[in-house]
Amino acid sequence: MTEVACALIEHNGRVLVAQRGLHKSEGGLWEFPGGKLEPGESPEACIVREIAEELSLQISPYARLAPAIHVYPGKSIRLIPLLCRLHGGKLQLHEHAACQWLLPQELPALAWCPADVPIVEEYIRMRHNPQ
Ligand SMILES: Nc1nc2c([nH]c(=O)n2[C@@H]2O[C@H](COP(=O)(O)OP(=O)(O)OP(=O)(O)O)[C@@H](O)[C@H]2O)c(=O)[nH]1
Repeated sequence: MTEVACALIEHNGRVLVAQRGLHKSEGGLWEFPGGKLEPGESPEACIVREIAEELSLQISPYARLAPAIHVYPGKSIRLIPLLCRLHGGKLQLHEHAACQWLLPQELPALAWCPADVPIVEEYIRMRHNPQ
């Protein structure tokens, strides 16, 4: 099982979503940006590293949502979502085809990577019913 961390980066009530590069696996589908954990790496350390590499943004993760396990043809992933604050940087796309800042209610309209669907649902529930 491949462990993957993904970032829900929030800013001004919106969350950052990114479109996978067209020639990658799940190419053209939307995801929360992130990537695979390196050996011995925590999800928190992984997501800070990946978001700096992929988007030139500085973030700090502060909470985890429920992980989603998904079986793709030929691979299984455990996707670990992390809520993150944005601290700085100038957004640059080093790997993705596109990105956008969306309101929670705008998220369901996207063509998501299948593994992300339960995460999107949990996030929308959480933001509609804040503690
Ligand atoms: N970063 C990220 N990956 C996701 C999400 N949802 C999802 O199914 N994945 C999958 O998790 C894996 C993460 O891989 P990656 O982004 O680090 O690297 P990659 O494209 O080279 O992966 P690959 O070798 O499977 O093609 C991919 O198979 C990707 O499709 C998500 O929201 N964020």
